[in-house]
Order: sequence, then structure tokens, then C-alpha cells
Amino acid sequence: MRVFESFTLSDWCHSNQNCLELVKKHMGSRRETASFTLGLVSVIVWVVAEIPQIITNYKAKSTDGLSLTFLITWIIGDLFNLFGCILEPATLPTQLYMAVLYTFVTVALGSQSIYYGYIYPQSQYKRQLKVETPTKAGHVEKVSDAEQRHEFDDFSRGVDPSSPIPLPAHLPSISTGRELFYQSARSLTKTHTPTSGSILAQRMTPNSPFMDSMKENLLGSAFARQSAPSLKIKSTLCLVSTLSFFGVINLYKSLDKGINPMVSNPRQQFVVYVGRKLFQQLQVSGDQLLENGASGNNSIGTFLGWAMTFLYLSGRMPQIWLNIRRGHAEGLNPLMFLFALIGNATYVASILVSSLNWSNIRPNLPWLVDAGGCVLLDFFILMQFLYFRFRTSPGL
Ligand SMILES: NC(=[NH2+])NCCC[C@H](N)C(=O)O
Repeated sequence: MRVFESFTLSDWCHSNQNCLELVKKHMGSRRETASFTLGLVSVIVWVVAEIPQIITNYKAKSTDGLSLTFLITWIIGDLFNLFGCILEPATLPTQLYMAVLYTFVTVALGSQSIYYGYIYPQSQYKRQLKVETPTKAGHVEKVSDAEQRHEFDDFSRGVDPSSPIPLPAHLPSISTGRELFYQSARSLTKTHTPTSGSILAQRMTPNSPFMDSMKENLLGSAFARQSAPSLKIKSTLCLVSTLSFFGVINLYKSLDKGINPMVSNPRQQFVVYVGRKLFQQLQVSGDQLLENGASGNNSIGTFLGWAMTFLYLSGRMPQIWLNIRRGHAEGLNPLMFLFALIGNATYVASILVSSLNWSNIRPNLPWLVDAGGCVLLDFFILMQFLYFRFRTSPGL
């Protein structure tokens, strides 16, 4: 209990005697301290979780290894999580802090994906065009070929190339040809003919199956390939807007009925909920919640919680599938999944340690199912890393 007489907490609550009493009372119990500590560990792990991936993307100047659908579901799931936590009074304060944190970090990761996936290649290509324009066409072709050969050699040596159009570090293992499509300078001009003597032409014998697959991508189904990711995004957005639509309808209904009859102004209501969560939800029993008019079974909070769970869990699938399709996990940082696993595991523990009463578990169920399910899925992804590593280097 002494710890809560520390400067920070006392200072935090000094103007409100009730607040101080509440914090002392709830944090005094060992369970709550353990729960809070686990929650804190989870927050800290999640703070750093996505940084390795951000660094990997930065180094590779590409986000090819990361499924965009996974990222989009993460961002939307984060928003659902955030509003779910705000509206569900029985969730812990650390859950709310984490929801805010997730959203910020993942938006950063998402922006990086958009930058390296769309803006960076185009700007690099434009730069290359500017450099090439003044010279004669034949000369350009030669210079470009020489540069490309040099760059490919750099890649095969594992040296970061100066290529304005970033190339994958693992050309030989590309199976779908999709990456090649994107990296082909020609694809950016929407011309369907590969540059003669280009890297692609140099790397492949004319009748190889790889060449065929590439031709298919560059010539036959260029548009289909190009629109494939946007189709995926569209279906994800469609699903998300449907969920959001029902969410908003539900939200209005709840507000209409008055989630908290004592407060009619929705803005004030929001503040009351956040305040309640920050100061009163450390360990409020189901009975107390009922007494206070917040039953811990807030329908909109629960709805958002389950929608979030669905998004987070289903979001891992495209990533798992992408790894299988590519046959490797290059461009993906295993640390992100390891941290996610630890972050989710400590998150589950923080809720369960707080109380095993059904009255505590029931409102937290979506968060428990989500984090527990993600632990399993992240374990599977980590196994994929191991599998790919041992398969490619059996001597290890
Ligand atoms: N952007 C985030 N890191 N969001 C947190 C997601 C938490 C969720 N349990 C998951 O692992 O998917």
C-alpha cells in the first residue's frame, strides 16, 4: 500500500480524496498489484513490439513481407478496441492505455507500408527517369543494364543496393512473380513489355517456368495482378464498413437509451466513462458495478470487443497465407511476433490474475479470446520462421 503513497499517485489524485482512497484500496491487494504489473509488462512489450518490423521495413525500403490486409485489420481492430475499452466499464485501465498505444504504433507501421509500397517506388522511378532523359535512348538502355547488373550483384552479395527501384533480396525464391511485377520499372509506366536486357531478361532463360510465370504476370494478367491487392483491400474495407455501420447504429441506440441515465450529454458521458475506467476500475466487483449503474455488460462495448476479436484473429490469416505462398518469411521480423506473443500472454494473465470470477471474466471475454487466440496464431507464425529457416539451411 505504501507504494501508492508515492509522490506520483498522491500527486495525481491529491485534489480528490475519494480518488486516492480508491486507488489505495484497489491497488492494495496483491492480486491487483500482480495484475497491474503484468499489464504494465504487456504495455512495455507492446511499446517495442512493432519497432523491429519498422526497422526491417526501413532497411529493406520495402514492406513486401508484411501482409497489407493484416495491417489494415490491425488498424481497424485497434479502433474497435479503443472504443470498446472506452465503452466497456469492466475493462482495466491498462487495456485502455494499450488500445491508444496500439493505434498510434500501427498507424505508423501502416504509413510506412503505404510509403514504401506506393510513394517511394514512384518517386524513385521518377528520379531515375530524370537522370535518364537527357541521354540517347540506346545509351540509356546500356547504362541502365550495367547499373542493373551491378545492383543485382549487390543483391546476391547481400549488399544494400543503390537501386532506385528496390529489388527483393531473394529473387530466386519468388514464386508468384507479383513482386517482380511491382519492381519492374516498366510496370510503373503501365507498359506491358519488359525492358529488353532488363534484370528479368538477364536472370531467366527464355523457356524457364519462372519466365513463364513472369510473362503471365507482366503480360497476360498485368492488370489483374495490379488490381489484386486493391481488391483485397476493398473486401477488407467492405467488411469493416459493415461492422462499423452496425457498430454506429448500436452506438446511437445505446446513447439514445442513455448508457448512464445520470448523464445526458454524450461528451460528458465519454469523460465519465474514461474517468471511471482510470480511477475506479482497478478492481470493482460485479456488485459494485451494478450499484454504480455500469453493469459490466455494456452491449456496445461488448459488440466492439467481439468485432475487434474477429478482426485481430482473422487478420493473422492473410499473413500466414502470404508466408506459405511466398515459401519464406523474408521482410518479416520474427521479433514482432515474439513480442506480440509475450504481450498478449501477459495481457491475458493481467486480466485473469485480477480475478477469476465470472463477473470479471465475462465482460472481458472478447479481449481474453482475442489475446489467447493471437498467442496461438503468433506461435504458429514463429514456427513458420523456424520451418523456413531449417528447410533452406538443413545443415543448421
Ligand atoms: N496494433 C496492435 N499491435 N494492436 C494490438 C493487437 C493486439 C491483438 N491481441 C493482436 O495481437 O493482434
